[in-house]
Amino acid sequence: MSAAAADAATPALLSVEAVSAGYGGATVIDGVSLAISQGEILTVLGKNGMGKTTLMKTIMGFVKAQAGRITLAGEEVTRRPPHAMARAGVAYAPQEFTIFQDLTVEENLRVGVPDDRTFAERVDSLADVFPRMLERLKQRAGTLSGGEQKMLIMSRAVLAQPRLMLIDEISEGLQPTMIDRMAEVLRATRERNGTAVLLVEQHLSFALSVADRFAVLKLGQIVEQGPAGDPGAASVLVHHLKV
Ligand SMILES: Nc1ncnc2c1ncn2[C@@H]1O[C@H](COP(=O)(O)OP(=O)(O)OP(=O)(O)O)[C@@H](O)[C@H]1O
Repeated sequence: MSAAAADAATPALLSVEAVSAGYGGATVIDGVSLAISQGEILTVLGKNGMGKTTLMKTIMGFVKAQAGRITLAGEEVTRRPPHAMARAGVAYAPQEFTIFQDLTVEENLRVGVPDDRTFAERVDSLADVFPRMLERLKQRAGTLSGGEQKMLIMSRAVLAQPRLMLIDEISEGLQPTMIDRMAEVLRATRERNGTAVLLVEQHLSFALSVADRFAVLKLGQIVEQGPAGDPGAASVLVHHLKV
């Protein structure tokens, strides 16, 4: 079999085919199609309110698709509930702060792994990623700074060693040094575990620095796609993201 034929025979890790979804009777994302291969980072960019979060919530099962089909490694997962998506190896880092404020850092991290043994095996891997989390395992999560809370959200997703991470605007409100750190973590996680990433962003330079490909979502539809390394990508994207 030629390499091209082998590629065609291997299903994408995530495939979103003509998916529409929204709230009540309203459609917010309208016939969206995209695919992500194992270990690939795709960034979906778009201005506020274009449907980026709705797309992620539809993949994760928080919002039920009105039409279309979603597959994970060739298996249909359309309208599967979020816990089933998590068990299938999809980790979701939402835009909102979703940590348990009254629990410790360690207790928050344990939520992301199936059992104590797995936690014990994996926790030290955070030393390469976010060593500060290891120093603060016993600290109450609510006392962390905003940037540290985002680190905790990412650490929890990384510890799950997912096949696919859905990450919603992780760079929002972060200092530039922390944004660089997030980029390193995403690259390292992909290298180490072959994790694929769907990265929803408005921060253009961060998104292009980590992604292999980009897609632009405008009023619920994909209007542009391409390789993130294309010399013209940034100017095309600035055009779509300008207010
Ligand atoms: N729970 C909801 N109920 C009703 N409408 C909603 C709900 N959540 C989002 N919307 C609407 O869906 C549209 C798309 O919102 P969405 O959050 O998906 O966009 P976004 O591109 O992620 O924007 P942002 O960057 O501001 O998060 C908006 O018009 C928004 O008002």
